[in-house]
Amino acid sequence: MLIRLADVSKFYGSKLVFKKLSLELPAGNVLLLVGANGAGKSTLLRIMAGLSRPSTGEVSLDIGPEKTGYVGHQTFIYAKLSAVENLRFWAGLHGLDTSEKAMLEALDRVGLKKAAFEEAGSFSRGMAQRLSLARAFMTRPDLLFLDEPGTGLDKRSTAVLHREIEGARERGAGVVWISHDVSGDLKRADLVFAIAGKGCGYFGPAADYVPTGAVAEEGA
Ligand SMILES: Nc1ncnc2c1ncn2[C@@H]1O[C@H](COP(=O)(O)OP(=O)(O)OP(=O)(O)O)[C@@H](O)[C@H]1O
Repeated sequence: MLIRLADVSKFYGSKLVFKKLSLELPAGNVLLLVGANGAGKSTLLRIMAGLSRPSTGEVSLDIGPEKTGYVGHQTFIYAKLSAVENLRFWAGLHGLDTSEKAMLEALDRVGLKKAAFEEAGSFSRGMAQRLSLARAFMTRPDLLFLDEPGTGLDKRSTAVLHREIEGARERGAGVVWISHDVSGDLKRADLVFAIAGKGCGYFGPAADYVPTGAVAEEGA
């Protein structure tokens, strides 16, 4: 198992988001995290990624936190640095090859080679998102957390994203993924965890998951 959650609950103040969620993710599996708007998907992902604490319950990782990667709504890109400089900074932090060739290869994989030397602050949302993805994938994490990484991506970049997710799975990494296109991405997942009614609505094989189609706001 890469990660294990046991009876994880989360309150914001006195507001309960979800209670007693338990799951396990084996290596080489892509898990789709689903639920209605406001069900707590991003909150759960942040707890799994160690960015937020559960109110009660346990999260255990079987790998070092440095072996995980996270792509969230904020891109954490340095606006004054070029795409190459952004990646080089990240690569340096992780002890990776910082040569220009390596940076250009990473940017080429997400279709950003032409913009390699432009200031990242001038990038469109989709370009910034692709730079974030290049950064997350370049460390080859064993466990990757993705919060709607496809938002703002064009068709070609979406294909790149799907290829990278598949590549991560093939090398035995785990992926926990909140997708904005659940019905389209079910076929790319091995497992589904659904948050429903502030609890677990489903946890099992993606092939057996029946989407509810519910988009109603949870609770409030
Ligand atoms: N930092 C916070 N402080 C207080 N309440 C929060 C905080 N973050 C999220 N919430 C609330 O917790 C609930 C769950 O939010 P979360 O973003 O995790 O849901 P989600 O399923 O990812 O939603 P969406 O599909 O809309 O992105 C929502 O009611 C949200 O308003």
